[in-house]
Amino acid sequence: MASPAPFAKMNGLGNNIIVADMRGRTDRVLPAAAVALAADPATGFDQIMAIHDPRTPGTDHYVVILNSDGSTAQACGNGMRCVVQALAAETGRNSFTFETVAGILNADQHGNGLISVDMGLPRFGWQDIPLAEEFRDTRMIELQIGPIDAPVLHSPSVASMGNPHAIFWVDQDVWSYELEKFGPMLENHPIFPERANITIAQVTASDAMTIRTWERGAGLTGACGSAACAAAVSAARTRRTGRSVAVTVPAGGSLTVEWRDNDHVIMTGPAEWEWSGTFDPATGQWQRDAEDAA
Ligand SMILES: N[C@H](CCC[C@H](N)C(=O)O)C(=O)O
Repeated sequence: MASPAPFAKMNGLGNNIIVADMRGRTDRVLPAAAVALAADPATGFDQIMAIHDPRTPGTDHYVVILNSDGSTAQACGNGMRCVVQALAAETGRNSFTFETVAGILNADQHGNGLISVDMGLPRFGWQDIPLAEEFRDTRMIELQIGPIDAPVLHSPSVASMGNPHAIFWVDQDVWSYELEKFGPMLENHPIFPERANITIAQVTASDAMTIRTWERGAGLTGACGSAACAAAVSAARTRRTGRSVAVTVPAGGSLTVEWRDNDHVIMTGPAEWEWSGTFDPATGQWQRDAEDAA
């Protein structure tokens, strides 16, 4: 059995996150451990953010992101805020540079406790997302759900925030759509060779929208930061909103997404610590710390 690693159960606006402290170790959180932790109601999570020692000079940490099905994700905005909150509480620092499989990013905790993550540059090319084939528009007119002459969902915007996203624009309340039914079909549609995060979005003002997301590898979640960013940039790009948008997420509350003139997407929101423990990164066997156990 591997030696236990500390973890914190946290959430980013209702996105259930485990922050695992893998610093000073050479092992990884194995997919089997993620699946075991996800299956246990006490530790059920959407993403594990594993903090490793830095790989590149000038960065503070290398962060590996795992979904609840054990797959790896390139980006997780809400999880990054949790990582910042945990490290800020430990070190008193409020500014960090991380490396993920998708690249290097900066994040800051503000005086009011909110955290901003620079999610980098969005990409819209079909190979970047990736899609299985080229598409002509800013939307994928080929993809629809429901009857051909009266589709329930159709013509999504597609974008990469490091990870693949499709955003379906809807006029009605986002809760009136059966995302739990359509989500798995769309996530695994052959047009998405690496699967995709599926979002339905209702624009409610030139600076506001409400979203629900079916996450690749995690299913319905209380919030998805990278989806909020993908939806915000896609809305601005198609002139549905301006470049600064408050995105309301299913768990309630909202993220602020700002698409700056330098093309960087800055996402700002809260992160919350719940409890801490230790776990075996190979098996997922875990124990809650005594100090805060009930
Ligand atoms: N919850 C995350 C997204 C996880 C991404 C993941 N589901 C994938 O791309 O596979 C967020 O806040 O951005």
